[in-house]
Amino acid sequence: MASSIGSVSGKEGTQSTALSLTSLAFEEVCHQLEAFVVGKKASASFVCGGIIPIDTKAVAGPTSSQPISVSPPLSSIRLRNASNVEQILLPNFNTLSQNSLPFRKLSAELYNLNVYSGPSGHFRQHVDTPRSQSQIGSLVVCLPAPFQGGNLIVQNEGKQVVFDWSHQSASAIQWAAFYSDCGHEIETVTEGERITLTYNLYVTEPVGGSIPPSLILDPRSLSLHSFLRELVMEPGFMKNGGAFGFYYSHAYPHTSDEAPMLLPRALKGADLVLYSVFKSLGIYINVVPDEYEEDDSEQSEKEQGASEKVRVGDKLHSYVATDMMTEMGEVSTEYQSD
Ligand SMILES: O=C(O)CCC(=O)C(=O)O
Ligand SMILES: [Fe+2]
Repeated sequence: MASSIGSVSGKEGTQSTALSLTSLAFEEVCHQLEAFVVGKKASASFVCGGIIPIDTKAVAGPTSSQPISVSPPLSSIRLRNASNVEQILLPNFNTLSQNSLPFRKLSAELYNLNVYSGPSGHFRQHVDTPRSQSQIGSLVVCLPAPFQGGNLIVQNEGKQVVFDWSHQSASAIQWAAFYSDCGHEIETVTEGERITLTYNLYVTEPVGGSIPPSLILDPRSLSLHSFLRELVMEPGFMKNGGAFGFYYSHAYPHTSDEAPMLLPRALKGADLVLYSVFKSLGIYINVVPDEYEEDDSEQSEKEQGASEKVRVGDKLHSYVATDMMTEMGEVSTEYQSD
């Protein structure tokens, strides 16, 4: 898990803004900022999925001695869907000259073959264990075999997406990909066999080639960008410098000292939006782990469900200098307009 610190030094703005920030209390600014962040999150995707009809003529009949084959073969399914999954789960943001976020690609590694059989096969709500710091999600590919029930339900921060693959289970390959910190479950398979392959999705840096421009988003097109730009241009805004701190919206498997270096490339959804916007504005941003301390008190156990023990979210908190900030010295990068 992580939090990020964006730090700005004061600079007299040259442009008048409709929003008179000097008259706003800092708290109010935080509220507005929070609304933008939450707004982004509302549209941020945490899951995607699709369907690949199979060529039924290519499936061998019951009398054939040929092994059953599907078209297209599984290896190409992975490739054909990789760019869709990448765009949704791993968008690349152009952070211009401030870019320290390398362009990223997804790679998938086969992890498991699962068979859930009727009348009672199911998998209770769980979160997949990340296998490495670069794992950002899971991909589930449902193979063609008839079954009833067995919905896959993926959840993230109170939202859920249901994949009902039963209707086309005999005639299509269906898939879903989601971030690693999403809870998910498989409802009871009432009939037939539900067969899936699960892949771990990792972030990699492309070797050689570059990402096509169409796959790169410009953070300057986001409303958060113009809001923040006006904010930092306002004369007198944080004249003596200062810092914004955000808890991240997703959980990340990072606790090591290398987290500030490794974390940016694994950022997801709203966290990535925030990071890219700060970056593109030339605001110093530091990503640091927010170490979770377990509270064993009975009171706390009663009040918190197991899934709520981890502090992840969009709440704004007062700024507290951490050891890491102290070690790094005072950080202040002057804001530069473009
Ligand atoms: O089969 C599925 O739909 C998902 C399986 C799963 O969640 C897992 O293997 O962790
Ligand atoms: Fe799972």
